[in-house]
Amino acid sequence: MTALLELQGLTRRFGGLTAVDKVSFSLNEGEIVGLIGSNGAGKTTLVNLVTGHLQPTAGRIVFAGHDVTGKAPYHLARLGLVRTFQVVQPFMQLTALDNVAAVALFAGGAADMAAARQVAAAALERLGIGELAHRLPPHITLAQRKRLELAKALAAKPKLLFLDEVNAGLNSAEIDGVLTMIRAIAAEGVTIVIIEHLMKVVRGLCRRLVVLHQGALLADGPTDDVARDPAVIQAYLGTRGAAMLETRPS
Ligand SMILES: Nc1ncnc2c1ncn2[C@@H]1O[C@H](COP(=O)(O)OP(=O)(O)OP(=O)(O)O)[C@@H](O)[C@H]1O
Repeated sequence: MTALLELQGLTRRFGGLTAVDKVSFSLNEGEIVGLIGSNGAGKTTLVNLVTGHLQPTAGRIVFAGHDVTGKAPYHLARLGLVRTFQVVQPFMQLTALDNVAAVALFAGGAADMAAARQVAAAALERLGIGELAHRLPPHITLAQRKRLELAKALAAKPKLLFLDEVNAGLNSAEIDGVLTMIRAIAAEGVTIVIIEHLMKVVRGLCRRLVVLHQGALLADGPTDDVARDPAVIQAYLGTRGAAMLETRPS
């Protein structure tokens, strides 16, 4: 099977700091993969590189068989490589509908604004926030804004979607709602990479985990195996935490 995405030795340095260090892995169509790692591990930088928001210092990104290294975000979005942002930043002066329509127009291939608004209305309905279409973002709750962010991602017609901490700041019921939406998006054949700190979310969604530690790939494999990997536990909790886990009575 040809990989949908292939990263080859992807590297990004900021001055003396190597934020992403020779990372190589591939994603197959239809996977839901968790990208995890402690704070500062390089997750967001990796997503920024793959989606064109940062230029790599070295390495190659191959998407659907094409070398897309260094391409601009709008170019990649049109190919179907789409992301959400950790801090959601809608256009505050545009209604929810027009926030989504703007994406449909510029990234989703909609022919004109009328067509873009149709796509946007369908995406809002799909995410269960159809009634918010004419509301401005300042009058929308955080949980609804997260759904708005997912609606924008859908309007770009993604093939591969990176979700950057879409559950941050949500309560348990709101998280369950977002998880249902993510499963529904995946069921339509969209490949998903989810950056997430909550193990409940990762375990509930992902069969495969990719772990970064200090910029480098630490582990890549089935979720249960990776979650039990002592090196992963140590990277998350530090030596003392890992030792405590090892000595805990079973
Ligand atoms: N624009 C930048 N300039 C300088 N250093 C940066 C820049 N962006 C990220 N870094 C550094 O690169 C490293 C990786 O950061 P990154 O945000 O990718 O980690 P992360 O795994 O997403 O962390 P978190 O879980 O806290 O969001 C960190 O040490 C960070 O301080």
